[in-house]
Amino acid sequence: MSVVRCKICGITRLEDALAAVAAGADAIGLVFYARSPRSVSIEQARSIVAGLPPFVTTVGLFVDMPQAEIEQVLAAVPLDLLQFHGDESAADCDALKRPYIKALRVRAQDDVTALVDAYPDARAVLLDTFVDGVPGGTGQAFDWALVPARLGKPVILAGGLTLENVAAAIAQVQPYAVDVSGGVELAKGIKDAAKVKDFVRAVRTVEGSM
Ligand SMILES: O=C(O)c1ccccc1NCC(=O)[C@H](O)[C@H](O)COP(=O)(O)O
Repeated sequence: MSVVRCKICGITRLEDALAAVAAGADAIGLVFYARSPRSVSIEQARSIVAGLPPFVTTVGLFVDMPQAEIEQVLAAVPLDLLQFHGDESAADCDALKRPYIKALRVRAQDDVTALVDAYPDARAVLLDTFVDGVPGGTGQAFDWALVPARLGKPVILAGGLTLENVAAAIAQVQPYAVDVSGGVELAKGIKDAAKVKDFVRAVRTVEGSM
């Protein structure tokens, strides 16, 4: 079994980003969505990214943000990947000409393969829980049995992951990576360094046992 990567999402403070890196996280997520309690300003994001050591992937999250506004963020903040959480079409995502992840919120009635196939140029898909009116960061898990075994693209599993359930999630879905936000927080946007450390260790432990 290959290494399962780990992204800590919804970072709003440099100290939390550094705690994630120290714990062994591969990536951090910055939410550029004003209605989120985890939203960061361009200035905040710039100072977090500037404080990171090398070899940490920085991911910017957007929800139906106009292209010109995303370009403004990109001009100021060096992001490695974009993550689209809204109703962006493949053409919308491709228009930025940057590597991107498409977040797909899964419902029981969805054909997940068809959802994924609609984004042929996405570097990966992030499968998250569908909650009406909430584009992400719900803290709720979905039925992992809905994820087909082969999707032809790296799968990042998200939605309600915690120290307690992440090993089972990896065993069942065998994702490329896992993504967590609420499960490692003290309060929305404020990460708990001990929970982050334990979560990343749990991901690494399950890899080692398989
Ligand atoms: O975190 C938010 O508030 C948010 C708002 C709008 C779009 C995406 C958002 N977060 C995405 C994530 O943090 C994660 O990628 C994912 O949704 C998992 O979150 P959680 O269930 O809290 O672990």
